[in-house]
Amino acid sequence: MTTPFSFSLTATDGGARSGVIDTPRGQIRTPAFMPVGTAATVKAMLPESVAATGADILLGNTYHLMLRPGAERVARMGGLHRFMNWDRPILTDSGGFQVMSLAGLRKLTEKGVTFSSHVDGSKHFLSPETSMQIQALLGSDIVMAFDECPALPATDEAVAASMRLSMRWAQRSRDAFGDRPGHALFGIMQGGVTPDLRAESAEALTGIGFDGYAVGGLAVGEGQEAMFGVLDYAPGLLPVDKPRYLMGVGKPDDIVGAVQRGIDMMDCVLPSRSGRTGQAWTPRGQVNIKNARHQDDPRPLDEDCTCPCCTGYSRAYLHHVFRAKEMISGMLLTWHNLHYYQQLMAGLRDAIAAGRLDAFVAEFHATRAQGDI
Ligand SMILES: CNc1nc2c(CC[C@H]3O[C@@H](OC)[C@@H]4OC(C)(C)O[C@@H]43)c3nc(N)[nH]c(=O)c3cc2[nH]1
Ligand SMILES: [Zn+2]
Repeated sequence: MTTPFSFSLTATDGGARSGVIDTPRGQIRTPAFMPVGTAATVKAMLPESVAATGADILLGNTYHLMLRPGAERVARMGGLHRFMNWDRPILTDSGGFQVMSLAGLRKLTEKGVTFSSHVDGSKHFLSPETSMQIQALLGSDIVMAFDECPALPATDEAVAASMRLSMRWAQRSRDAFGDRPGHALFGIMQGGVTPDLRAESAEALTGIGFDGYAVGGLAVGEGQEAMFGVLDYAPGLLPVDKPRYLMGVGKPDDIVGAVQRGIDMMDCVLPSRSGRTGQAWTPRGQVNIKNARHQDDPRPLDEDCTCPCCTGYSRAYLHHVFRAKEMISGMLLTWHNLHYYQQLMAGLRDAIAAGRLDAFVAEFHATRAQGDI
């Protein structure tokens, strides 16, 4: 008997919640940060290293994997978990967002999107039905509905039309997903930064019924103030007993603000992508390790960090291997950044459980204000 997918809230503190998502492949402690493993790998990390940072779940993607190596091939290899040697939960995005941001030559109709691959120019078609098929072939535990995320700036009419298309696609995603015990289907709220459209989207999704709800259409260049403006009311429009997933977020202070506003799950390429470029995230803010000031600095990135980068290496060494373009540079900084993000999530979870989130957030901002020493 597989564990059914379930979410239980353990504590609330203001608008914030802490909880646990139970899945057949293990528990996800919320608020959760999900490292991004776009092409079946969290870049520069072994799966066991990702697990060692404290990640309970990682992200995969329909768009990238359908193009290369192909969803059927992944299925023949035993599914994405086996293929990438990660036996914990995986959430896959549905592909629509990536088609609009990566693919060339696209044609969008009510039916779906035809596009040419950014890998080899081959022709492909994505729709709610094909996206559900691909995510089933991949075997992900949490499946995202197929949606359209409008590019900004967009007129209210364009945002409304796009949201309504996404709601029709949400119903088709639900119908095509069928009944898959132990697997979850999340709907994605759209509606830009317009309260009436966000409310219409929330009502449509709740009426269809999903195992979790994402707040989509944000972190697309609107800026933190506008994003928080939506998060001040949008999560509250969603069912209180289901996980709320804010897609594509974000910087540490975005994450803290989103958790304060009732978000339970987030994903972002930032810690891994910036790690590869020499940007380290610490409680005191960002450190660009390629800056000459680190050349003779024997101290670790962060004296209080227990990750392999900070317990084994000096800033001088990290500066050197980045300058020398050595592969270990991206490995160490990615590990540190993912470790720091998971430490931040653990701190948020503990603070909510102890009813001292405000104090935690005040300390978070005060430490960053000191800047890097
Ligand atoms: C960065 N800002 C941002 N990302 C968004 C995403 C994609 C999130 C996925 O895209 C990648 O991040 C760019 C990540 O790596 C994979 C594995 C592809 O999954 C993550 C969205 N996805 C869908 N379906 N709908 C949305 O409204 C939406 C909004 C977003 N805003
Ligand atoms: Zn560290």
